[in-house]
Amino acid sequence: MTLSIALTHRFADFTLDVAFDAPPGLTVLFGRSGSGKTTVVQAVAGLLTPLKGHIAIGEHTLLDTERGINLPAHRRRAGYVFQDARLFPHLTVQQNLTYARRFLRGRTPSTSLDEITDMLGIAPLLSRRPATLSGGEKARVALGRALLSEPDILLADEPLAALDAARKAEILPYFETLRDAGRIPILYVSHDMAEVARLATTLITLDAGRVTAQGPAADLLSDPAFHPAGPREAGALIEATIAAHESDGLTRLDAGGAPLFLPGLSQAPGTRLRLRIAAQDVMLARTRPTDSSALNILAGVVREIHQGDGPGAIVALDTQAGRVLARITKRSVAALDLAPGTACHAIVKSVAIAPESVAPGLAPGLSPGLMPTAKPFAPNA
Ligand SMILES: Nc1ncnc2c1ncn2[C@@H]1O[C@H](COP(=O)(O)OP(=O)(O)OP(=O)(O)O)[C@@H](O)[C@H]1O
Repeated sequence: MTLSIALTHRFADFTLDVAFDAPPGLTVLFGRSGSGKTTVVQAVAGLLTPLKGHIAIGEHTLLDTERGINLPAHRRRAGYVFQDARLFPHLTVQQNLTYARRFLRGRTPSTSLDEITDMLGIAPLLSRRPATLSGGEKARVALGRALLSEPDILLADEPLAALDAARKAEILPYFETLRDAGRIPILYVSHDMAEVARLATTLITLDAGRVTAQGPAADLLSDPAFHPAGPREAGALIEATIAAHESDGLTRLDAGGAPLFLPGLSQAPGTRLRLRIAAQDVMLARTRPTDSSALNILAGVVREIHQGDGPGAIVALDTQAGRVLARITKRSVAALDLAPGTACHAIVKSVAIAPESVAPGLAPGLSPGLMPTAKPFAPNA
């Protein structure tokens, strides 16, 4: 099912005017502080009534201001996960979780408490109170509570923003599992590009209350002119499969037939991965270097060059492994005489691809299915 949103709203100093679809999978709403992300999510949840708008999940209309339809929040079947977990402090974890069941309102649950607690690894916490939980544990309980209400859509408003990198890495796999189960659309607010690269199937960027870009995340991220968080954050996604773990500790990947070497990963050969290669970690050379320390050299053809306002440029190169972006200087563009159609090589150091840039590959077609148990995905150090 697709979540369709068209909204107009006004605060004293701010106007929101957006229209976009969140198809099955995980849609990230990305934008700087004050761009209107939370306002959109609150309107979907029914916590804010916009001046004008239409919101539907498939054929199920939640809001249609022209027709006078405005379902109250408790009838919208939206699971909501906030940045601060917002658990009831006086209830145990189990009581916090079972509280969510009251939102079923007579519907027969399709997932059991055991399934959800197993999936999120929170069964050992059931008798604890929120004050005794770590931030990551609280986040998992909050996610479990949202899922136990059997929502038609999951709304996550910067659910990891309060967590440190280690706790984030602990929670991300659960969102990946939910995304790949494909049961419900997930609308996920973030202003962190690494999170976008790992999680998003669809990306919507907001600026000053307007949609500035929308589309499949992999397509937008491979566009050299698209870097809403600045050129330092540009980087394309490529799909690869683990081919072998080699005796010197490196893992060899197969990326569209091209070999890629990374510091040892823990997953078995055959595992599909989604890698983000940061544009600033890619060098370009017209001839294939034979005496360079970098292990990853991808032959390709320049597709597009985006000249920035400053001295930098982002070059999009189509390689056998997929689209790669390189952030280089305009001076280097001129020195190498680069133009669309020029053959050249992308050079990427193995160690430049950070563990947090390596994620499990997307499930094919994001087909609906039972929620598999999440296996936290931890590349070796
Ligand atoms: N109740 C309100 N009354 C007046 N202005 C508001 C209200 N709620 C939000 N705003 C304004 O609307 C704009 C968008 O706010 P919103 O919280 O949606 O942004 P955001 O993108 O989620 O930001 P952040 O990333 O900081 O959470 C901001 O300028 C904010 O000050």
